[in-house]
Formats: sequence, C-alpha cells, structure tokens
Amino acid sequence: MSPFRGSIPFTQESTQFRFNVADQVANITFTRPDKLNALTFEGYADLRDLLHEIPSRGDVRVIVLRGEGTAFSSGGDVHEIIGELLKMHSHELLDFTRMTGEVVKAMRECPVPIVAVIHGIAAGAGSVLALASDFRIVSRSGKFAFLFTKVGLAGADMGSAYLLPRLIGLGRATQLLMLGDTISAEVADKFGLVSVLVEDEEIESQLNALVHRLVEGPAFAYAQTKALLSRELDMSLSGALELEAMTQALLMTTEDYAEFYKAFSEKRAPTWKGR
Ligand SMILES: CC(C)(COP(=O)(O)OP(=O)(O)OC[C@H]1O[C@@H](n2cnc3c(N)ncnc32)[C@H](O)[C@@H]1OP(=O)(O)O)[C@@H](O)C(=O)NCCC(=O)NCCSC(=O)/C=C1/CC=CC=CO1
Repeated sequence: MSPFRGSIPFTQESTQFRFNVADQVANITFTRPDKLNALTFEGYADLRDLLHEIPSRGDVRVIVLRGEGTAFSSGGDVHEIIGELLKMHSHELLDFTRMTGEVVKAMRECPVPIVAVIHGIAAGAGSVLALASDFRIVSRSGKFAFLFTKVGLAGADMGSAYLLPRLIGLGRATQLLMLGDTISAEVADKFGLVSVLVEDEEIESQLNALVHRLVEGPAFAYAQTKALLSRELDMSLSGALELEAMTQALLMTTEDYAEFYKAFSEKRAPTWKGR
C-alpha cells in the first residue's frame, strides 16, 4: 500500500491547513506561513482526501483555497525533500509523484467549483494547485513560478503540461514550464492565467462577490459545465457534441431549468436549488 495514506479518508484536522465550512463555502487555508505554506507529504495527501470527501457532504457550493501570511504556497517542502525524498528508492518516488498527481485529479474531478486566492507567491506545486483551480483571483502582489526545471526536474509536474497549454496556449506554457521563471500578476494576467486581477486591498470584496455568485447560482449546471470542460478536452467534435447533447437533455429535466422560465414569466430572479 502507498505510504501516502491513500485509502484512508480525511477525517480530522490537518496539520498543514485549516478547514471549515460556513454558509456553503468550504475554506481550505494553508497554515504554514513561516515556510510560505510549503506542502509536506501529509499536506498533499490530506488535501486529496479532503477533496474526495467534500462533494459527498452536500452542504458545500464552492471551495476557496488560500494561504495564510504572505504567500499562496511555495510548493513542496524543501526540508522534507532534502531529508526524505532524496533518500527514497525509485518505487517510493513513484508512489509520491503519483500521489501528488492525485491531488490535481481530485481538484479537476470535484464537482464543486474551486477558487484559488493568490497573493504573494504560488511556486512549484503551489502554482499547479492554482492552475488546477477553476478560478484564480490574483492580487497585484501575486506571482507564479512553475519552477520545476530550476530544481532540476521536468517542468511538467502534477499535470501542468496537460493543463497549462490548454489554459494559456502551447507557446506561453513552454516559456513558463521550460524556463521556470517567476512572473508577476500583470504578466500572468496578460498570459491568461488570471481570472480576476485585483488590487491587494480589494481581494476580499472581489472574492466575496465571486463566491456569492457561485453559492447562489445553479450548482448542478456549474458541476456539469466543469465536468464537460474537463472531459471534452480530448474528445473529437462529434463525441463532444453527443456528450453535450446528453448533458443538456438531462439538465432540461431539472427543477432549476423549470424555475428559470417560471421566474422569467413572473418577472423575478430565479431561486436555484441545485437539482
Ligand atoms: C521563490 C521562493 C518561493 C520565495 O522566495 P522569498 O520570497 O525570497 O522567500 P524566502 O526567504 O526564500 O522564504 C521565506 C521562508 O520560507 C521558507 N521556504 C520557502 N519555500 C519553502 C519550501 N518550499 N519549503 C520549505 N520552506 C520554504 C524559507 O526557507 C524561508 O524560511 P527561513 O527564513 O526560516 O529560512 C523561495 O522561497 C523558494 O525558491 N522556495 C523553494 C521553492 C521550491 O523549491 N519548491 C519545491 C519545488 S518542487 C514542488 O513543488 C513539488 C513537487 C511535487 C512533485 C514531484 C516532485 C517534487 O516536488
């Protein structure tokens, strides 16, 4: 069995992040500000297990991922890499790299939208967690560093060579993943990596506005949209058209769909139920 927990569900507080649910918002906050919220093996595994668990709770409409202090996350914990990873055998290393990939898989397969709040640096695995989120609210102090080649690893890690070109194009993804340079919030915005660019002091109000929209909106339609966006990436056009046709036909039977037209006729805003 993998040493990285794996089949053990996330049931208690993590030592790596704080988790709470309030008003249908799941807040996951990395809590190692003195290490710029570096991720330990336990941190990755806890995050993966928590992301597997959240959808089944039924009380969460949006997940907010953020870091305490001055950074989002500086990626893998360098001290743990030096102390443990460098001593591992190849089969243990493969367990580890697969486990980190499972975090990204859990994020992309999670039907609940994920919003990453980027102030300060998102580096290494931290930049990939931002990339794998559905929305990135980035303040002027935000920075991204897909720095894997700078530590002697392939720039493609945790699915970044899959996700990044799809988000910002092959040319810019090559530049970021191969050179590993740190880019500012402005450059990230120009490249298309940013969903909302905000002044530092506006980050909470802009986050609240987006979270409010996602909480109040049609959750089932959002979940299906996320699933289609992921699944259609590798499909033929005819496969994608068929999948969308089946999904829309399903959504046309929901209470939310009927509610929109009822509300339209009654000249009022719809009340979404997520079903
Ligand atoms: C570029 C930096 C992220 C930020 O630089 P700077 O703003 O100048 O801040 P520092 O002074 O360097 O850091 C402040 C303190 O935080 C500690 N710290 C920073 N990053 C880490 C970290 N990743 N792990 C542990 N501790 C960290 C730093 O030591 C300072 O503490 P002290 O004051 O007590 O010394 C810069 O910090 C930096 O380059 N950090 C390392 C980034 C890194 O190498 N990340 C890991 C990359 S690999 C990865 O993320 C993921 C995987 C997963 C999959 C497969 C294989 C490998 O790794």
